[in-house]
Amino acid sequence: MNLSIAYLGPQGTYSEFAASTYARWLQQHHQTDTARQAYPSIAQVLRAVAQAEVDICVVPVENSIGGGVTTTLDMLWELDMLQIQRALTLPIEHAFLSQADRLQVVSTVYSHPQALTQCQKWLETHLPEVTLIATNSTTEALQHLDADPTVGAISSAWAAQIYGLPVLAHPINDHSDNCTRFWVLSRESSQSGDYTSLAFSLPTNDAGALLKPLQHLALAKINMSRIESRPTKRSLGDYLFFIDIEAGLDSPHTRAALDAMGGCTETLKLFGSYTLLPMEEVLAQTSTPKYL
Ligand SMILES: O=C(O)C(=O)Cc1ccccc1
Repeated sequence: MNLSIAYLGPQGTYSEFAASTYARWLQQHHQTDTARQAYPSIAQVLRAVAQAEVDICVVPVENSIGGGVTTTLDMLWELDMLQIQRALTLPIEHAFLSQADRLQVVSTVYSHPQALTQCQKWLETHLPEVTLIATNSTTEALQHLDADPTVGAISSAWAAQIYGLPVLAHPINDHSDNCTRFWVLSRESSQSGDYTSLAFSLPTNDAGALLKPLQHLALAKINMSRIESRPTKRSLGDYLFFIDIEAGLDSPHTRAALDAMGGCTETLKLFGSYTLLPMEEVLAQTSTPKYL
């Protein structure tokens, strides 16, 4: 069987590293061959799966410093048909790449907004005057770095190798324990696993409106491991709530709690149940760096 996997490109992104880690795990545990396909934005990666151009995708969803990857959450709600098959967490170390001979000559820095956030203090300390430019991925600007020594980019040491670019500083993330969680998504229904992710909108915006659906989880003694709000984009102050619970959809107990939740939400979307890929084991078996 040959499975096509979409990821955020171009070559050398953290998403590509996550996708290739997952591909290797599939080969080792399920003898499944894979073919990877890069797309220029997270939105296009997710659409490629929804429109059946590819079988699955691997996308970033949350970072320990920068929080939720908003495009992933917004698109998941919008597309309405993608299901989470697995989650994997990667430790991430950022590097500063440039052809400049010293930091003082750099005037512009490119990177993905998540990477700019994760290195905010380092940038304020070492490059306080620079213009920061957000890109679709940490590697989008790398091919242009050769031409201009006044520009730099935040990417991985792995990407520096791929593009043959000098690393001026590494690691530069503000917190050493910097991790990003990725989801493997497909169109296939996923009903079993240790975690379930879902999102809902509320029918009213009044006192206790959020408490009502959450109370059903508390009553069922189901632990919530994440909650995050995103604007509904209908009106200011109107939110969607994305939550992860530590329970699988294949349990009647979980189903009953979610059915009760459905009674006090406007729209409730289930994104599936899944387990975490055992990353210690997976990364130990590879020759690729533990830290990127
Ligand atoms: O741009 C990348 O390399 C990505 O894969 C997105 C991202 C950016 C920063 C941290 C983790 C993932």
